[in-house]
Amino acid sequence: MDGPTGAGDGTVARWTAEPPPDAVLVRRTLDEVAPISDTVTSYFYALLFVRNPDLRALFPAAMDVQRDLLFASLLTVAERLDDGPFLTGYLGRLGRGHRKYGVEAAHYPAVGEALLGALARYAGRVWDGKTEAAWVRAYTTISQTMIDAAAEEGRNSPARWLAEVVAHEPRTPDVAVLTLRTDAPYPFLAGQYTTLETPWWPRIWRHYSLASAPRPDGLLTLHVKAVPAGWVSRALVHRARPGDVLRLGPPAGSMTVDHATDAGLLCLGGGTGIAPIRALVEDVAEHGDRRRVDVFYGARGEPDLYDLDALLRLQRTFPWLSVHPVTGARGLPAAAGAAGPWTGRDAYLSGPPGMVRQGVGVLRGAGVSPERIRHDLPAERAGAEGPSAEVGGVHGADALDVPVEIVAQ
Ligand SMILES: NC(=O)C1=CN([C@@H]2O[C@H](COP(=O)(O)OP(=O)(O)OC[C@H]3O[C@@H](n4cnc5c(N)ncnc54)[C@H](O)[C@@H]3O)[C@@H](O)[C@H]2O)C=CC1
Repeated sequence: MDGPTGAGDGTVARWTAEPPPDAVLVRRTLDEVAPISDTVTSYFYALLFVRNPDLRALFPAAMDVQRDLLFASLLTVAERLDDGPFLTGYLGRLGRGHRKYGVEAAHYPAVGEALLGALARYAGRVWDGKTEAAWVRAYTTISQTMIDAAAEEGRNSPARWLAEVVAHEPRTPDVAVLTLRTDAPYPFLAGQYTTLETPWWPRIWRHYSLASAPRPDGLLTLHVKAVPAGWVSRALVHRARPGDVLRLGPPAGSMTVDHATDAGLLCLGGGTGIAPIRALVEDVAEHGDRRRVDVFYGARGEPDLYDLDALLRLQRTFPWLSVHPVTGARGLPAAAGAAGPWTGRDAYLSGPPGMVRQGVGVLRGAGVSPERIRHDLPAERAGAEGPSAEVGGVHGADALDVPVEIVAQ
């Protein structure tokens, strides 16, 4: 088969020709090493650090998650090696994301050499001159795309910001609200998230949503829940105090309000997932819009609805806002669906992955168009068929975001 196919019903045609040889060779190498990916990535890092000891300081002390991310990211890129627009977008985001780690253009050749060294050793059965040449070309494209995107962003934006904790407010035994003051203006849109590193866990970065719209005083707010094995979240909730200084990467995420439409908003926030929803509500208020906004706020029990008072205050101020608290372990999507239909709304979901996954299905059943549903999980974790307006992820591991970005807590 050597041409595009289409269902003849307006669906997008897919090119089913054989992919170019480089993509075939790269995928074949990865198929060969997939069963021993742990061994290959360990060897890769060993080579990298033995040959370039100075690079070790860019990576976290514990490398276990890092190993999985590296291989997952290679697979993702290899799968789409013949999809230029995807690679440009994805790798560009990745290159920009690396700036905060202190990664520089000069580091990329060393990584490429270690990668090829590890593949040559463990993909021996399929490794030959042509395969090596294909990998050199692929890695050159990958690294140059990342380097270019980082350089372009570097012309206008710092790689990272220092953020002093100016208030630390415990809201439940596990949840704290932190207010931060950055050393330079932090340009973000309501609904976006930041990536942060604490002084207690160097080089461990986590994502947190910004819990208020941009404020005239420039302060930022985060909602953090301490989870049992969460080093960073436990430190932020139980240890951080005013005066402590964190580091932030640039804002990211596309779960933002579309001000070009006057469609109403339907928002589902589960647990600390309410943080970006609160920012979206403030954003609508600041634009003076009169769009209907319904917020379904779910938590396990009433004491866990730690931000309800603030939302109810907003509801008293703004007649277009309705806040619907929902308690119980899993009831949030069903409660929102039962209050539908929600035809014509822009929907926003934020919270545990299971809630988002279930919520997407429920909202589609309640009349929300799939392209109007935005959430903070990568498409593969959302598990929804069909498109979602949000790509990339807030609180999921981003397979391509190396050195390390893992589940926020
Ligand atoms: N801190 C932040 O800035 C943000 C956090 N998040 C994510 O939000 C989550 C918050 O966790 P917790 O506060 O412990 O929430 P949680 O586990 O207590 O759940 C909150 C509510 O969501 C619903 N829910 C949970 N799991 C569900 C499921 N499988 N099916 C249907 N409904 C379900 C329930 O109504 C539940 O009461 C974390 O996964 C976090 O990564 C998301 C965005 C921002």
